[in-house]
Amino acid sequence: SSRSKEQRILDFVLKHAVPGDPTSVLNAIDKYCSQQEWAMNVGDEKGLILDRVMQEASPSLVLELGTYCGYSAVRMARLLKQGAQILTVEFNRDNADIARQVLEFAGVKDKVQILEGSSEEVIRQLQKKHAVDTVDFIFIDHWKDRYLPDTKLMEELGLLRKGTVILADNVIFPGAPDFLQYVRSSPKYDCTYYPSHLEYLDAEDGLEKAVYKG
Ligand SMILES: O=c1[nH]cnc2c(O)c(F)c(-c3ccc(F)cc3)c(-c3ccc(F)cc3)c12
Ligand SMILES: [Mg+2]
Repeated sequence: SSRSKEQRILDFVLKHAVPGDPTSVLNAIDKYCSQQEWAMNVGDEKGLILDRVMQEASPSLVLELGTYCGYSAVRMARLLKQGAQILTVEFNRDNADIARQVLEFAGVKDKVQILEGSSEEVIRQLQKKHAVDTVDFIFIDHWKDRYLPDTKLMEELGLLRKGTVILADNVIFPGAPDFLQYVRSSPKYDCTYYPSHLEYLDAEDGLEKAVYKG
C-alpha cells in the first residue's frame, strides 16, 4: 500500500536527522515541508514564538490539542524544565503512530504522552484518568471549530488556574473567530496577539495568547 505524506515526513526524519537531537528533527521536518511537501506543522517562524511564550511560562504540565506528526511536541519538549511533562491529544490513529516514532527518535518520548481520542473526551478524562489537577500551558492546534468549546470545557472542569497560558495556532488562517472574540472580550483572560505567517508560506497567520486570570 502506498505511504502517506506523514510517513514520508517520518522517513525523511529517520534518514536526515540525528537520533536524540530534537533540533535536528525540527530542522529535518521544516526542510522537508518547505521544499518537498507542505504539511500543517506549526513551523519555524510561529515555532519561535511558541518557544518564547513557553519558556516565559516555564510550565510543569503542558496540554497540547492536536499532535499531528509531533513537531510542536518535540519543539516544546526540548525546552521543558527537569520533570515537566506534555500531554498531547491526537484524534487520528495514523498520525499518533507517526508522532510516537518522531518523539522516540528525537529522544523526548519520556517527557511526552500521546492521548488518542477526541479532544472533548480526553479533556473530560484528564482529572480522573490522568491524575491532572490543573494545566500550566495549553497549545491549541487541532481543529478551528473546537477551539472555543474545548476552552470553555477546560474552564468548567477547573483545569485552568490563575496564570494558565493558552496559546492558539491559526487564529487568522483558517481562523477561529468565535474563540478570538470570546477570550478578547472576557474579563477572565489577558490576551496578546502575535502576528506571523502560515507555516512555510507567505500568507498571514498568527498566534493568540490568552492568560487565564482565575
Ligand atoms: O486543521 C488544522 N489544524 C492545526 N493546524 C493547522 C494549520 O497550522 C494549518 F496551517 C492549516 C491549514 C491552513 C491553510 C490551508 F490552506 C490549509 C491548511 C490547518 C487546516 C485548516 C483547514 C483544513 F481543512 C485542514 C487543515 C490546520
Ligand atoms: Mg496549526
